[in-house]
Amino acid sequence: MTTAGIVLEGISLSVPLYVQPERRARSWIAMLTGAAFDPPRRVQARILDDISFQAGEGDRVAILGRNGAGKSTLLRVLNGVYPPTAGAMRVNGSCQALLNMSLGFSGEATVRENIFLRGTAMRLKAADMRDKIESILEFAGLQEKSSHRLRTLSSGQKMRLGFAISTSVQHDIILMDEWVGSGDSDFMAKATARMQDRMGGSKIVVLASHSVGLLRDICNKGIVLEQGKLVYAGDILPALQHYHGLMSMLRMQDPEGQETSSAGGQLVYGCAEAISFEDGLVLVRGWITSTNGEPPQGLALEVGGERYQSVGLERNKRPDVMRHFGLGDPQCGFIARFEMEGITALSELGEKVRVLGGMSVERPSTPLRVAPAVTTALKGAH
Ligand SMILES: Nc1ncnc2c1ncn2[C@@H]1O[C@H](COP(=O)(O)OP(=O)(O)OP(=O)(O)O)[C@@H](O)[C@H]1O
Repeated sequence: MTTAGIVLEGISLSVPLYVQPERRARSWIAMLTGAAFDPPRRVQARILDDISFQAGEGDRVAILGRNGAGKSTLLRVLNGVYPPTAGAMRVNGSCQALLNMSLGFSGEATVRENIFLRGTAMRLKAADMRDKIESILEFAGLQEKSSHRLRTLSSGQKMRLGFAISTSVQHDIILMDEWVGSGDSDFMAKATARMQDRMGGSKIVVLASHSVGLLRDICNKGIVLEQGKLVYAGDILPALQHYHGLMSMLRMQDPEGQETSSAGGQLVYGCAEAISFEDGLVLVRGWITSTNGEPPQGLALEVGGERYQSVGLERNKRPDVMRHFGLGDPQCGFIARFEMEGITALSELGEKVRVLGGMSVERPSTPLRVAPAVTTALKGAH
């Protein structure tokens, strides 16, 4: 039996880029001449620079960094999609990458044929794939569609098929990029259970995500990337602190970027821990903070696609959360009240409830994690 392990020593990756020199034409003729005789210049861009780290059996490694820091690229290097242009890399053990759910699919082939195609891309034997076909179709809920062409499937159905094939086999190492499911709630519940099972059964997990809470819950190690360079590698708590520090430094340098990023929903995180119905209002309790430690002001509840802004946001001290995440915001706890016309009991909310947070009151857009207690309360209410 192989001992799973990952060793990266001074890995760099340079890629050719074609950059179009800026055109400053004063007339249409000059612009056309420029387009014809001013071709793009080829330059080398170093998108990963001298990365070293190790992971052994039992390690769950978080890759942290802002947009464009190089997280997905590093996962692709680990998966062998991009051979590094410098440095040495050893990956021992079978590797499953959940990076691109539609990898190896052909729109013209049938669903059944695509299962074989994807299996080949995953280096699985045809005989092994044949045994798995029925269970894959069943997991994806596509038995009826097995002989339909893939291009006739909806994007959600394709995602389900890709997920069902990718996770049909247990591997030693799982490489995962930000996994945002787009299936319906029944499929998401099944998919989450399978992911937990696969992650539990694999020897090493490497996970890139902006969801700090998720990384804190799953990972024991963390690496922080900035502009393709490794700025920290070690235990998860110091790695998260490093990431918070880096983000707040970057935001101080670029206060305008702060608004854009928070509007983009990357910098707010937290958890909705409990939900109840009291005195005609829906109450959500939990905690919320931002990567620079400033208290987010916006909270909303999304029920069946409708958004409700909070009508009262009370803050409270959460030393337990501060200790757990190494946060500097003592008032990160909250109780948010929502007035929802026509709702007289929790049972009328349904199960598709999201809690959204944001820096400004007007546009909360980042989904908070929803604790199992909330899901159970909503389910139990039916
Ligand atoms: N094949 C490529 N050719 C040129 N540049 C690339 C290529 N792949 C990635 N890049 C660049 O490398 C940088 C890192 O990209 P990457 O997708 O790894 O970032 P990331 O940290 O995963 O970002 P995000 O959080 O937004 O997903 C970006 O600036 C991107 O434009």
